[in-house]
Amino acid sequence: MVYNAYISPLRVIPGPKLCSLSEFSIMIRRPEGRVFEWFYQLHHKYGSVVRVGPKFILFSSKEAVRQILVINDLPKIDSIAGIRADPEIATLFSATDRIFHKQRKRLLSPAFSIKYIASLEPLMQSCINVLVDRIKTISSITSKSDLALKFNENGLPIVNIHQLIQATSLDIIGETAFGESFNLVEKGDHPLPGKVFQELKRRVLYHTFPYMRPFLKKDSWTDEFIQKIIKERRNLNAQGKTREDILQIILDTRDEVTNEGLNEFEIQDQIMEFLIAGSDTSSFSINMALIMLLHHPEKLRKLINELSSAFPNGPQSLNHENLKDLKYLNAVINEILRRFPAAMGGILRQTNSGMMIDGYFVPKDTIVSASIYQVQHSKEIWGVDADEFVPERWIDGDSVKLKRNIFTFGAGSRLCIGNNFAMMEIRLVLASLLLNFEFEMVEKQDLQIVQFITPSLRSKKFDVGIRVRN
Ligand code: HEM
Repeated sequence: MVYNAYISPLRVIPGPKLCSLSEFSIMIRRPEGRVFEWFYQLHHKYGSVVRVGPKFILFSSKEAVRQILVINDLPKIDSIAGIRADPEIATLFSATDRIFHKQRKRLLSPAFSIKYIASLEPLMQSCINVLVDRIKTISSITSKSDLALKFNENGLPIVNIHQLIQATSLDIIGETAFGESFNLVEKGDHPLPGKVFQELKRRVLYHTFPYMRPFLKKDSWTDEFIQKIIKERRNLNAQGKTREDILQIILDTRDEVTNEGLNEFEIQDQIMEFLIAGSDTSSFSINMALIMLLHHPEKLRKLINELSSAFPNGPQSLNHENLKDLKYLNAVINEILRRFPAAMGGILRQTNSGMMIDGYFVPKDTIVSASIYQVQHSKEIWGVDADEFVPERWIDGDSVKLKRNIFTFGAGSRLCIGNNFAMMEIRLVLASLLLNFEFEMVEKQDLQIVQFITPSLRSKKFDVGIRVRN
């Protein structure tokens, strides 16, 4: 403690005094899911470099963020091993070893190439069609005798669109990665999301509080669920049949050099990782887009005009090939990704040698956080309206240049492998919803964001009045 507070080279970095002694201040804020908000306040108070733990520093200048993520391409923090299914066995997301990570990424990349992702469009569309049908069924109910439904002052049924979008993202990952939709939108009661959340929580507690380990028994439900899907696919393959999806690519993939594939445990673990990394992140972006558009009706109108002109034959003719180059749609999505990055609290790395970052000497094995939210809201970079929702900046400005200051999908060798997948999903879901339905805001809702690994609304709710668009 004395070393950390008075001798360590980090002692000269500004920050609350208590933070130089322990990470207690972070730990007590974790259960609320609002650590990121405290980090923002600290940057505001202490500037672009802040010490938040004895060996934990936040950096928010764009140069430091680029240095951490791209130029030095620093490794992930050692303690990430604690959230693996087996701390000894790494996955793509949790790998700390550079060579292992490179090999695994090379192995999985074919499942995420632009060409391959494009072939998943019919599978994504089938899940989105279920969503549209479900909302149409709800919106056709006009009788107030349906006690399960509430209606707004214009008589429109109110739906929790947040929950439906989250369910759709999970169904999409199920359909594309696992080979079968979980039918959450239709049924709403599949045990998988709850079991996955429970397992994640178990891993975090197991890692953070070693004395609780005897009480933190693993529930084998998710393992058995995924094993069953793999077994069924292998049986199908044995009959000479195959299915075009990510699971098939993961089963078939072979390392170019060693010709080895993944073993059963690795396949299972990797599929689980895609489920976690790929569902709440995309659905959060779609939800935030809807929330922002409903708060800015003139921008919503602009987007609907663009979509209606691009698809004069209505929503049935929607396709990604024609969607992907729509200027205003992309501007809206870019602006959402800028304003609401999934890694709200920053992207963590660990120094692998002593180095200078933003004018400070940072010793080996220090946790350094790239505060991407601050870069993406910097008034110097984005202007006085940095905190506003202004899709137009992506049309009026040089969007290629602006994108250099966006780190929502990470950067460097750890860039999100699912970014093309996510972009296609966000475009398709958003465009389908807007072309099929009209939404009316319900006033006075709790729209506070929380982050427990992935971000979401604290209330898990965004209620809207809904009507089919004519
Ligand atoms: C809007 C949606 C998404 C956002 C904002 C997002 C964000 C990110 C970020 C910031 C990272 C880097 C984390 C780090 O460097 O520590 C990352 C990595 C990753 N993401 Fe995504 N993600 C999204 C969607 C997806 C989807 C759809 C999938 C898979 C289907 C996915 C799978 C992964 C994986 C496997 C990694 C680890 C890559 C590596 O370490 O090489 N993500 N994501």
